[in-house]
Amino acid sequence: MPSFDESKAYANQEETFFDDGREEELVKFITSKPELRGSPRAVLKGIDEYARTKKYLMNVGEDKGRIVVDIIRERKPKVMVELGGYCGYSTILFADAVDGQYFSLERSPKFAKNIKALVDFAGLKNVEIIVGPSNEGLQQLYDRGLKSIDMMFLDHYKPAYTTDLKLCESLGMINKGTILAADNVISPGNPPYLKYVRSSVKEKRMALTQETTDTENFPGRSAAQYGSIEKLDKVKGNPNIIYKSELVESWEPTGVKDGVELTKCLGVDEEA
Ligand SMILES: C[S@@+](CC[C@H](N)C(=O)[O-])C[C@H]1O[C@@H](n2cnc3c(N)ncnc32)[C@H](O)[C@@H]1O
Repeated sequence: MPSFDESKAYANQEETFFDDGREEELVKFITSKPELRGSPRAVLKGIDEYARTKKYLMNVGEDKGRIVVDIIRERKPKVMVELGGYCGYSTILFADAVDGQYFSLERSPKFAKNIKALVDFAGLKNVEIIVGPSNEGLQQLYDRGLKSIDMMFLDHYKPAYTTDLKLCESLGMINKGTILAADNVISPGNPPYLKYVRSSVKEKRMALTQETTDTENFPGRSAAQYGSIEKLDKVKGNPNIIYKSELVESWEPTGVKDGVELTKCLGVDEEA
């Protein structure tokens, strides 16, 4: 793994690190610079500048972002879904690389408004923002006709990574060739998700016979990060889906070690 370039480091995270007005301040900071209009790359540079020189932002950042962009360039998804859009950093970075439709699912209406402002300012036309909890957004996309997802970026409520993936599996949206990219699997970490995508079909069938809760044993404050512990649907998923999964180590934009878990669906075990 290349070493972290300290000159690019975001400001420290601190105790309160989002939803204190900084997101709206960011939108003003960017949209007051007419020279950035119409350029996704320039808008991203502007967001990075804000997070370095003013206040920390919980963006995927340049280093982990590059890992996902490289996969987009290689796999060329026609439909990509993101869970957790925040201010639109990952939305702008990835939608600009996707030659197709990009759906950004964001629970907070306030944050969704900011995503829209920055996506529009960057001039991107292939983005649709879906406001509400991710499980409802995924169901809505399915009901509207999206039966298969080519690529999905998971970067929202940490315990919901597993339940949302299982929901997509149950709806048949995960198919041979689907790629999942999950952020923050080292910092703060997501042991249940890693266990799930790294399990064999046999292990997943076995696990279905045991009772587990996806909000248990989460590192740090991550299960309560967005105010309260969310009630998650109990979805069985499809244990017969075969995954190949690997961790790509990298850095948070603050320089803290993190990684992206890249998972590819190889197909379904028809022996079930
Ligand atoms: C870490 S931030 C996403 C950062 C963004 N992907 C980026 O790199 O620019 C997580 C976002 O997920 C949203 N979120 C949390 N729980 C959610 C849920 N259940 N459904 C949809 N969005 C959720 C939060 O409001 C927050 O904006």
